[in-house]
Amino acid sequence: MAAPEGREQGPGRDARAAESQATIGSMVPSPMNSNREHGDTPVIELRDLSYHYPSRPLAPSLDAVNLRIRAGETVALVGPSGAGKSTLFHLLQRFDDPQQGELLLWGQDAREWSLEALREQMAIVPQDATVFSATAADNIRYGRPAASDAEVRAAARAAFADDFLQALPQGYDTHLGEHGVRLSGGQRQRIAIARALLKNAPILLLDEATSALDAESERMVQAALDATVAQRQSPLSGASAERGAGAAPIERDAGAVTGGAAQPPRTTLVIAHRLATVQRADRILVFEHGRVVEQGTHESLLAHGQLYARLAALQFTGLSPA
Ligand SMILES: Nc1ncnc2c1ncn2[C@@H]1O[C@H](COP(=O)(O)OP(=O)(O)OP(=O)(O)O)[C@@H](O)[C@H]1O
Repeated sequence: MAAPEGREQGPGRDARAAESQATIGSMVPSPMNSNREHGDTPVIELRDLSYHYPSRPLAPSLDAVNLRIRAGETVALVGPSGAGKSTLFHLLQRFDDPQQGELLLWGQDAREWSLEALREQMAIVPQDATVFSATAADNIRYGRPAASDAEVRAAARAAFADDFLQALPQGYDTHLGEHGVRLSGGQRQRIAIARALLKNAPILLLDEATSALDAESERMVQAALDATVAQRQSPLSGASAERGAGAAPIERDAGAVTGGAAQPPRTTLVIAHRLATVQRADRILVFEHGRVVEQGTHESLLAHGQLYARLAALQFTGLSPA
């Protein structure tokens, strides 16, 4: 089973109990089949969902949230610190289950999915990416163990990691991690992006780094994230025209990265800190105190003149669009 990278490892007690009763993987609807059968079924749906962490029973981190995210949407999550953005990622990966309401994936309650099948549908790029004690190639291949060397290289190129990996003492065979070469934060994040691109899952969860990266790394990570967000569909699915202007590097390599398999449109959720990301998003959800208090595009939310407009003035000042 793919071990997702997150703040906590493993499901909570409720999630484990649910998993033991869960539908077996083969009975779980595949995203492609579900979309075909139920054209407008949201990929992700929250119905009156409330959640508190076990240690804080009186403080809901998500409070009666209703949300529908369609296949192929790119949705930016913004809001003050502690507003509940990461908690949504926590529940999507089923580290725990909500105490009230429902979380549905392709119309099916998340509790009915096997953990393995559910996590197969998601690729995660966390803020603080993990590098395993393994070769650089195997660190990327972790995203899809059956991937060929050429696919690993293509993913690395798309994530702007190829140059620095080639420059390592043994190139892609260089051992990384605890007993190997240590990478910078920006390099680690590009490895995580390459891993996620290689996995090419229908749902992509990105947490943009807030920590300071050196200028070159920052530029590379931003370019890699932009390419990732822009890669909405595999080239084989015939929607290349929908991809954004920043898609060029990934378009060049996407066929090799995906192994040529046709994929459903990718749905991307990104905890956003950059102006370029929110401008590119189809929809921005503004979180405050565990609720979605505003949603819309960058322009519509600025015009609304409420929390988003205040956050934008503070958070995005000085950052220029890609
Ligand atoms: N592991 C945890 N145990 C207990 N409470 C938590 C835990 N993680 C988050 N919280 C609390 O849940 C609330 C929502 O936090 P969350 O991390 O989802 O916010 P966020 O919007 O992602 O903030 P940030 O932008 O700072 O990451 C906060 O009150 C936070 O203190």
